[in-house]
Amino acid sequence: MSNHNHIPDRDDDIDGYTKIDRYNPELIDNLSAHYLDVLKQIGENPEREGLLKTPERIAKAMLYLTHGYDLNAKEILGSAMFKEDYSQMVIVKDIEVYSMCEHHMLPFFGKAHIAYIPNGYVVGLSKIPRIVDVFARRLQVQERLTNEIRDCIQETLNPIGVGVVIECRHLCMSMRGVQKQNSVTTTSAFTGEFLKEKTRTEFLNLISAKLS
Ligand SMILES: Nc1nc2c(ncn2[C@@H]2O[C@H](COP(=O)(O)OP(=O)(O)OP(=O)(O)O)[C@@H](O)[C@H]2O)c(=O)[nH]1
Ligand SMILES: [Zn+2]
Repeated sequence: MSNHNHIPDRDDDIDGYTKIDRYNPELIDNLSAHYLDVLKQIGENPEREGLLKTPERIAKAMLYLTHGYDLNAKEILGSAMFKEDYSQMVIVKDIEVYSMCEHHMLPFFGKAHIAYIPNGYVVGLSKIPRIVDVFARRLQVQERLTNEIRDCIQETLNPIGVGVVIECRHLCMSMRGVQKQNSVTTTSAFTGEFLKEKTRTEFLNLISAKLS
């Protein structure tokens, strides 16, 4: 498949970048067998009607939720770089993030705000949310997710600077464990010009500004 604009609407649907191997039937069968066992071990009856297809559904969902392992962020970003004489800050904000913490395999989710200052090249705007997904759709900690996005943009586009801010709620902190329902974790990572206070302040002001 080569339609890069296609958004998968099912777990086993393949977008233009995901390797078809990820959803191969043998892997789905293997994973399903493990999840069948998990259902038994947690005290469920996998034979009851509502659970008959559940092991396979979980297998497909997990493969989807971790499909970032099959994607190459630098390749995606590098596939849409355009020479352009624009030297102000470019910001893509409020990008939805869905990831899973590597400690509990529970979701964390929220928003990413990403900026860069071009150095002769701009990148196709959609590629920025795409690389967020490449790194988010795997087992993560929020700090590493933030740094990986920053490094990918810096190393591929070579801009004058990159700024990344991510704000997320972690289900492992709300539905279990410390059970704090409203805490939000903010992480940030910067390079180049964004290490200077003036640029960083402009970025932070622009991402907190509301569209009227
Ligand atoms: N730094 C960081 N920590 C995370 C992230 N996601 C989850 N954690 C934390 O990982 C830690 C794992 O700590 P442990 O003490 O080994 O695990 P636990 O016994 O389940 O801890 P509690 O969650 O406090 O019940 C917890 O403090 C989680 O809040 C993340 O993205 N970044
Ligand atoms: Zn966790």
